[in-house]
Amino acid sequence: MKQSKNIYLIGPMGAGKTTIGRLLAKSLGVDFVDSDKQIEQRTGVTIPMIFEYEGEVGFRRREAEVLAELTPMDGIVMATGGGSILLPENRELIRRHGFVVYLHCPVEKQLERTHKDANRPLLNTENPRQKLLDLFHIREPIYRSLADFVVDTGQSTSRSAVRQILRVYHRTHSRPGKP
Ligand SMILES: Nc1ncnc2c1ncn2[C@@H]1O[C@H](COP(=O)(O)OP(=O)(O)O)[C@@H](O)[C@H]1O
Ligand SMILES: O=C(O)C1=C[C@@H](OP(=O)(O)O)[C@@H](O)[C@H](O)C1
Ligand SMILES: [Mg+2]
Repeated sequence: MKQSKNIYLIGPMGAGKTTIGRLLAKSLGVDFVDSDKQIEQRTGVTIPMIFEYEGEVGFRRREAEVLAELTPMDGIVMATGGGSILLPENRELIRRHGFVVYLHCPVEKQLERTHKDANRPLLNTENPRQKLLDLFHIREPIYRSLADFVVDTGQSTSRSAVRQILRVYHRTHSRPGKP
């Protein structure tokens, strides 16, 4: 049985990582960390501004720093950014230190949930649907390969997703940080 200190939520933009992560941490009574929020707090600027000034490469470097720095915290729930799994060092870290939940979500739902939000620079394009499809093809096999558990958030409410995660998590763990 894998004993993990942290819970990592992975999956594409709009799958609900931030929303479900916050609820899940509250249910467990542990700290919640949102990777994007951390980056914004540390830099004092928005995610789109980081993409504009440092490019995606700069953003990925900052994302990797946050993951590496916060992982030693015992027993947190972390909502990662959708592309955090692209760097091998992040994949290694997530696998080694966490119970990993992949929030799966169909592209149409992702679009519905993200279209009003200008805070995702990768979707600031003429054809966000095609962009999400392209990202899905590259990233979906990686999400699956890392996941201890998969939840389809396209069909379920945030609360139902949290219940499903807690059921599986409690079957295999005492609580985050307490092996
Ligand atoms: N079943 C659901 N699960 C998670 N989020 C949902 C759900 N239904 C609607 N949403 C909404 O989708 C939007 C995007 O969610 P967010 O948590 O920011 O996703 P992510 O962090 O994966 O990009 C939020 O406004 C959230 O309230
Ligand atoms: O998929 C991606 O590459 C990204 C997802 C975003 O986070 P969410 O998945 O929380 O939207 C954010 O990290 C950034 O805009 C890049
Ligand atoms: Mg998020």
